[in-house]
Amino acid sequence: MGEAPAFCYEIPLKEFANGNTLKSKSAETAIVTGNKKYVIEGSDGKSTSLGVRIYDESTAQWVHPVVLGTKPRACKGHLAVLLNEDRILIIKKGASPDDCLWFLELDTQYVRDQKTMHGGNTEVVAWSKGVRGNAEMPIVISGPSGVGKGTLINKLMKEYPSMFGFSVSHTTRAPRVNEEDGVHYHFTEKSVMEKEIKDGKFLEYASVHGNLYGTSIEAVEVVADEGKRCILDIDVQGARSVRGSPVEAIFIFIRPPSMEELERRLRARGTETEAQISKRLRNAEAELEQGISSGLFDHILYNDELEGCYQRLKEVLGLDGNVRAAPNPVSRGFDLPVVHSASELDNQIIIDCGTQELEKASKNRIVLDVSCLKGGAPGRTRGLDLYAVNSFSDELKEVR
Ligand SMILES: Nc1nc2c(ncn2[C@@H]2O[C@H](COP(=O)(O)OP(=O)(O)O)[C@@H](O)[C@H]2O)c(=O)[nH]1
Ligand SMILES: Nc1ncnc2c1ncn2[C@@H]1O[C@H](COP(=O)(O)OP(=O)(O)O)[C@@H](O)[C@H]1O
Repeated sequence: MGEAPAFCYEIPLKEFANGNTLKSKSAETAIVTGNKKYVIEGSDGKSTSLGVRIYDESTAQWVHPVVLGTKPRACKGHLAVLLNEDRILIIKKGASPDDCLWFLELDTQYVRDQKTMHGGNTEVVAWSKGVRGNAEMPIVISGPSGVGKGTLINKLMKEYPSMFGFSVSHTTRAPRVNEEDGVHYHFTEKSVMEKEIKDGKFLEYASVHGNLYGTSIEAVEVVADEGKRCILDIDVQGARSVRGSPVEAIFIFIRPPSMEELERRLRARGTETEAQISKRLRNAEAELEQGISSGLFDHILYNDELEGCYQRLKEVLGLDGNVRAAPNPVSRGFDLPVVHSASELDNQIIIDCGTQELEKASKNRIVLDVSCLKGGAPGRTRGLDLYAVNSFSDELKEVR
C-alpha cells in the first residue's frame, strides 16, 4: 500500500477558493489527492446511502461522479483514509459488523476501464465492501446447454441452503413455463439491458444462443450480503470476463459424456423448440472446445452419472458430506468508537479509541491491517485484518 495515508475525520466543509459554497452537511469527510478533493457525504437525515462529490481544482468545479457498486448505507459518521492514492478506506460509525468497512475506489484498473467506457471525460468512482479475512470465493459454473448445470446447482442449494446463493442473471430470452421472474432470471428488454450495461451495472455479459445474458453486480452482492457463497451459472465468454475482472472465483466446467447424450438430455427436457435445440447443439461444440482447452477452468467435471458428478462437485468445493454450517458467516467487524487519532505504520491503520467510551477503552487501540488486500470493485475487497490492542498489556487480540 504505498505512502502514509491521509486521514480525515468528519470535517464540515464550508467554502472553496472559487467561491462555490457548499452546504455543509453533517459528518462528511474530504480527502485530497492530486488536484481533486473527494467529499464523502455523511447522513443529512434524508439520504439512505453515503454520497460522493468531487472538487476539481484544475477547473474549479464541483462534479457529481458516476458512482458504481452498491453504496454503503448512511451512518452517524465515518473515518476516511486514503490508501495508495487510488482508494479511500471508509470506517463507518455505529454500523453493523458486516457493514462497517468500505472502499471507495478512485483510480483502480476497474475505475479506469469504466471511465474509458463512459467516454474518458466523466468522473467515475466505485464502491467495494471490505470483508475481513479471505471470504469464500464465488463459484462460476459453465458448460453447454443441457449438460446438467442447473440440476447440479439445484442439488447443491437444496442440500446446503444456508451456504450457497444463486446469482440471478438478467436475460433477454423469453421465460420458460416453469420460470419465475427474479428467481430463475431477471427477464428484461434488450434496450433496457443495453442501457444498464452502459451504466456499468454488470459484472459481465454475453450474447448466447442469440440472446443477451448478464450478471449484474447487484446479483452477486445480494448473495454476499446474505453471508452466502455465490454461484454463477454463466457461459464460457462470461467466465472469461469474470477471470479478467478483480473478482476472484473458482471456475468449474461441466462436460457431457458425449454429444449424443447432450442432445438426448436437451430433447428430454422439452423446453426448447427444434430450431433452438439445433442452435444450442451447434454452439455446444465450440463451448466444449473452449471449456476444455483454454485453461480457463480450475476443474473440469464429467456429468455422466448425476450422483457421481455431484459428489465430485462437492469434493472440489471442499464439502465432505457432513458439513452443514455456512462457511462464510456474515463478516465480522467492529463498532468504531469516538475516534481520537489515527496513524499508519507498515500498512497498519492504528485507531485510538475515544474517552467517551468506558474508562478502560480509552487505553485501547484498534489496528486495521491493510497489507494483504485482494479483489475490489466490482466485488468485495477481501483480506482486511483487525485487532484490538490493549495498551496496559500490549496484548493483541482479535476484535469479534
Ligand atoms: N455470460 C452469461 N451467460 C449466462 C448468464 N446466465 C446464463 N448464462 C448462460 O446462458 C446459456 C443459456 O442459458 P439458458 O437459456 O438458461 O439455457 P440452459 O443453459 O439450456 O438452461 C447457458 O450457457 C448459461 O450458462 C449470464 O448472466 N451471463
Ligand atoms: N447426469 C445426468 N444424467 C441424465 N440426465 C441428466 C443428468 N444431469 C442432468 N440431466 C437432465 O438433463 C436435462 C438438462 O439438465 P439442466 O440441468 O437443465 O442443464 P443445463 O442447466 O446445463 O442446461 C434435465 O432434464 C436434467 O434432468
